[in-house]
Amino acid sequence: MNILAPVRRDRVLAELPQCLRKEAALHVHRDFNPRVTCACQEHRTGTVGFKISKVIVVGDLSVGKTCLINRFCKDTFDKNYKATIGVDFEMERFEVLGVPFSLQLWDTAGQERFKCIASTYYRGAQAIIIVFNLNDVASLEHTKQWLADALKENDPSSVLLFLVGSKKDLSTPAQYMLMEKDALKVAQEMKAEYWAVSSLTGENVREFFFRVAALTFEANVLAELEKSGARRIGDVVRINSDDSNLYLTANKKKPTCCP
Ligand SMILES: Nc1nc2c(ncn2[C@@H]2O[C@H](COP(=O)(O)OP(=O)(O)OP(=O)(O)O)[C@@H](O)[C@H]2O)c(=O)[nH]1
Ligand SMILES: [Mg+2]
Repeated sequence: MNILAPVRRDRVLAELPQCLRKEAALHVHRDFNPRVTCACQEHRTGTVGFKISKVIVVGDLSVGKTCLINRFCKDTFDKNYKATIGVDFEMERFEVLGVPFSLQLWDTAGQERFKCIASTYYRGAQAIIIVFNLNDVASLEHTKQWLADALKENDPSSVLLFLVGSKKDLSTPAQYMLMEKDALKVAQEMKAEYWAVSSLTGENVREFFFRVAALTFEANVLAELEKSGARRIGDVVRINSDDSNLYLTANKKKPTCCP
């Protein structure tokens, strides 16, 4: 029984979504890593299509974490503030290069009194989204602490980081430019990819989550390829007592596009 909802047509990614600013991007390649494209074409993505990748969203109270997730997952916006108590999560299913891929988006509480509950859910994240309010410089300053706390529970070498400025609709272009300068600096220090969004207007929200899905997918496939080492992912080991060689790989075809 498939307990997961089918992939929506508007969650299909055939190309790599581009970064917002080249100065603070996880990478600036135009296309998916060729090894990843090739593995997808040859159905050699191992367990990636069955796995659910955990993404945690952290940041000060009221910066707009819940609104950001709700804009993307439900296409709704609530102008009234309702604090998240502890944590909440949403599932999003994508299809990337023909492979099903699921993200579990964990919306955590920014309020100090709920922080200890929320932090128990940080573990096992493949991506960390640190949100700040583009109109509140203190919330940008606090992002380093949010990152440090989240990294205590995760492997800094394998987790993908995103620094997201929220409520872009509330700043004038001049105010925005000033804030962006500081935010790009922080993102570079953190080795995070920078984004600026508005959940009220929807500006960049879809682009941002598509980029998170694409880069998390790419990292997952590369990790699978790495793990498989010499043995090719997707090959079936067949054991047949009649064969003199007990270990035969089912797919003997030479790769068509891999180097
Ligand atoms: N104008 C504007 N307001 C926003 C935007 N995003 C969120 N808000 C408002 O900011 C307030 C807080 O938003 P939430 O999404 O609940 O904030 P949060 O970060 O989840 O807060 P906690 O759960 O307490 O950590 C609400 O009143 C939202 O309507 C935005 O893009 N533009
Ligand atoms: Mg919230």
